[in-house]
Amino acid sequence: MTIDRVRKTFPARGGGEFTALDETTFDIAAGEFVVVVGPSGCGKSTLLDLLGGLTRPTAGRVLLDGAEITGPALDRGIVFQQYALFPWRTARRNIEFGLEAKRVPRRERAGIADHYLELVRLQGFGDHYPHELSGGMKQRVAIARSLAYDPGVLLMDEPFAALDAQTRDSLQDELLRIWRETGKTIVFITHGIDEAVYLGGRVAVLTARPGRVKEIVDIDLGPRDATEDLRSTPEFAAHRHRVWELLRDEVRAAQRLDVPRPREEAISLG
Ligand SMILES: Nc1ncnc2c1ncn2[C@@H]1O[C@H](COP(=O)(O)OP(=O)(O)OP(=O)(O)O)[C@@H](O)[C@H]1O
Repeated sequence: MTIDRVRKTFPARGGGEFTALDETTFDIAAGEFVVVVGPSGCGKSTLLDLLGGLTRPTAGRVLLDGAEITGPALDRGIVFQQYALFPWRTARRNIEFGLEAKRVPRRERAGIADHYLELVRLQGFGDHYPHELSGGMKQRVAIARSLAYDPGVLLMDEPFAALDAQTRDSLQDELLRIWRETGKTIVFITHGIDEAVYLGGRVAVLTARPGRVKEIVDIDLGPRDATEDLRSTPEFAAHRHRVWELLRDEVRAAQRLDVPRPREEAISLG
């Protein structure tokens, strides 16, 4: 995927326009796991929406395999923070949803749903409705639903933010396993520095609004099975510190943006 000098503005309240992203340029290789972090409001979700084709850039281009993205399509799956499952469909029927859109025959759909229920370790829960599942299980169904129609790219907008710490840790491991097994390209947004370093092959740090890529940090933690507790290694701490440093300056800049400026008349009245 190529994000080429993308600018995105929105109409501002009270007239004029508001720039969410500006001159954002970024290449993502096929099969890569990229994590995007940045201060609140810097345009992370806007960037993901552009990759998903849910919105169009004001200027610049977003390309997938050399072709410009002009709308949503089944070559990209999206997983949001809130499960966005259909409450009236069972887990299995939620997973089959995209396959119905692709007109996959019923028997084939059932086989694919079985495969993905197993991949996210929910065998035996296919006939449960969303309200009968825990938050972590619902998010697994959402991931399975996105994977089932076999998109090359998985776009994830803070998918684990609403979960408790233990469920989040175990879903992070599940996601890494699924990524290794399926070879998908994953673009993952998070507020968590630990989560970013744990998951990402590269971590892109965005600047305060308007967002652009400040720096891309390569994460090299060696073989994952070399240690039980990767998060406690000095390498992990060093990467976490680097991302934290980059982010700290941008969070400060974002906070300055949020402080209302003194009004001109107040200054002149002195
Ligand atoms: N449809 C819209 N209309 C107007 N402004 C918008 C719209 N969507 C986003 N924005 C503004 O663009 C900026 C970037 O929003 P975005 O949601 O992409 O940020 P973010 O980095 O994902 O934030 P957070 O980390 O808090 O989730 C915000 O200031 C937001 O208010």
